[in-house]
Amino acid sequence: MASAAAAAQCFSSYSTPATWALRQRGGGGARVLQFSSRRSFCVSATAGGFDNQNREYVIVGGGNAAGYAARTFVEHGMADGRLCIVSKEPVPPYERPALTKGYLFPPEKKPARLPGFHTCVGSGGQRQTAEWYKENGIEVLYEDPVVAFDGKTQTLKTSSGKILKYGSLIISTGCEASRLPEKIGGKLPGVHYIRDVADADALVSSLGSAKKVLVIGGGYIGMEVAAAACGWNLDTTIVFPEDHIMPRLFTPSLAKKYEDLYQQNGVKFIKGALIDKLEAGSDGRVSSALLKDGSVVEADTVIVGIGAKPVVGPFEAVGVNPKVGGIEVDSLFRTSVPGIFAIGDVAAFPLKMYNRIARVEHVDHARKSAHHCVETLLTSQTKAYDYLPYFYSRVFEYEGSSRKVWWQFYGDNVGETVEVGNFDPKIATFWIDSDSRLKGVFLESGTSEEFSLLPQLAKSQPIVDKLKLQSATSVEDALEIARSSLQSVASV
Ligand SMILES: Cc1cc2nc3c(=O)[nH]c(=O)nc-3n(C[C@H](O)[C@H](O)[C@H](O)COP(=O)(O)OP(=O)(O)OC[C@H]3O[C@@H](n4cnc5c(N)ncnc54)[C@H](O)[C@@H]3O)c2cc1C
Ligand SMILES: NC(=O)c1ccc[n+]([C@@H]2O[C@H](COP(=O)([O-])OP(=O)(O)OC[C@H]3O[C@@H](n4cnc5c(N)ncnc54)[C@H](O)[C@@H]3O)[C@@H](O)[C@H]2O)c1
Ligand SMILES: O=C1O[C@H]([C@@H](O)CO)C(O)=C1O
Repeated sequence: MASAAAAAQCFSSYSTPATWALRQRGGGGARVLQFSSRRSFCVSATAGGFDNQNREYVIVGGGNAAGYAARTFVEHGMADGRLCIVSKEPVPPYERPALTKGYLFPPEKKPARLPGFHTCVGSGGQRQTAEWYKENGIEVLYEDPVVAFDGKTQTLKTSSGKILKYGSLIISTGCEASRLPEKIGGKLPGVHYIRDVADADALVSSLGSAKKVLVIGGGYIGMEVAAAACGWNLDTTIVFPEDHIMPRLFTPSLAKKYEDLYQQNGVKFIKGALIDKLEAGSDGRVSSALLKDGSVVEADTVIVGIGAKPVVGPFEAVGVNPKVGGIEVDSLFRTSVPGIFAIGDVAAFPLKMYNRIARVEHVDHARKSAHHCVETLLTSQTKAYDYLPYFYSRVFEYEGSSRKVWWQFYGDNVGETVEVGNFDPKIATFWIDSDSRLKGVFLESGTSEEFSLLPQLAKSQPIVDKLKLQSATSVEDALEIARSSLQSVASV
């Protein structure tokens, strides 16, 4: 280890490795080297640590994408003494999805805890603990978020006052939870948001003494946290403005099936409703929610899951996409500023197969964008990122649950739908456009072989016989009909 760390190197900050001028210098001692020109950047480091302001590669944000990016740096032998991760959190990158799944199991049902789910275990990779970063010569600055950025001088300032000069910069600041305004009770004790481990710990602590739980928002967080509350046998209500849950993805009919299942587990729904105010009891803790229609819902614990916003600050000057928010990048994750990249939730990237700019707030993209970006940075790869959207959720997974729920979706949820099955135990939904092309496919409780068919279908978008699909007698039958339509693509 630390061979690179023992040397000083010069390289072009704006170029890809093909044009790098990497120079080893003798002496091995720590020296701060001069910048020879605007375009070249020098770093000096000693074995065991970085000793000056200069960093060759800096990743800002220590979340899901950062963990996978670090792995790719290591795979290329380019991490040791060269890579610095600046993190707001006190722990190394972890698989954020666990926070509303295994993390929220009640204490007697073996909840997931760190270091169990550090990246990259969620995709079957190595568990990268704090030790792993040390062993691989990666500097991680914990609990020291970047607060200022100067693109001209290529410097970052952290909250503790550190000034870091970077050669190449990867922005992976992710999203933050949208909040209810303080003036309507959005900050009362007992009101929770969930984005990081500290948030999840606070929620677990509230669930331990909760009696009535109110979940605000019927999206991913709402569905996952409401199901988790069932595991604690808590009186649980979900309130949201739309007429069905998961409006971003589910059709009304698919949503109804999940709503029925939640109701069988005792969850109550209040649809088409907005919060007017969260009220505090005499102890100052949240005690109820007043809805816009004047009705009142009692609750001692409130979880707000009303969406997330990309964290672009302090990098606004790099270029924010006006439509979808986030830092705009090209198909190689390069921003408009040479040497600066953005990945994960915060990146507004060309979603090639649908010819639109998108931000994807799901972990599969965080992992793949990180890998693709670092490959681009470290090799001569120029292949455009060609992402197939993939979302999933798992709920009611805790031991003793009467029914585990596990669904996956691939593609685009556009066009008309055909739906088959009703938790028997499977459900499948197919999205088909006006040219009879299969655009998106959803499957609940498939086998691994069935799940593996979904990306093939969504990627190749075969022409399907809608009437035949509608006449399918089971989910298995429908999947076979869809599978056979792949031959039409193969034969074109
Ligand atoms: C509770 C929860 C459950 C989820 N479950 C699923 C799921 O089941 N399936 C799925 O596909 N997706 C899921 N997601 C979404 C998935 O976790 C995200 O898409 C993924 O984490 C994005 O990775 P990222 O690195 O872009 O952002 P993040 O993982 O959010 O990491 C960003 C990091 O940057 C840090 N940061 C922000 N600003 C600064 C700064 N100025 N300086 C330094 N650090 C900074 C943040 O503190 C954070 O650590 C879930 C998200 C949440 C919140
Ligand atoms: N399985 C997964 O992929 C998964 C799981 C958890 C979280 N996440 C990610 O975490 C982030 C946050 O998730 P989320 O569930 O908060 O977002 P979401 O966008 O999935 O759902 C937000 C929900 O809140 C509702 N809403 C919006 N404004 C509201 C308001 N003022 N009052 C009441 N309801 C309101 C929306 O209509 C929607 O139903 C997202 O990026 C999401 O992708 C993903
Ligand atoms: O992708 C994921 O990673 C975590 C967990 O599998 C890590 O062990 C989780 O719950 C996911 O859905």
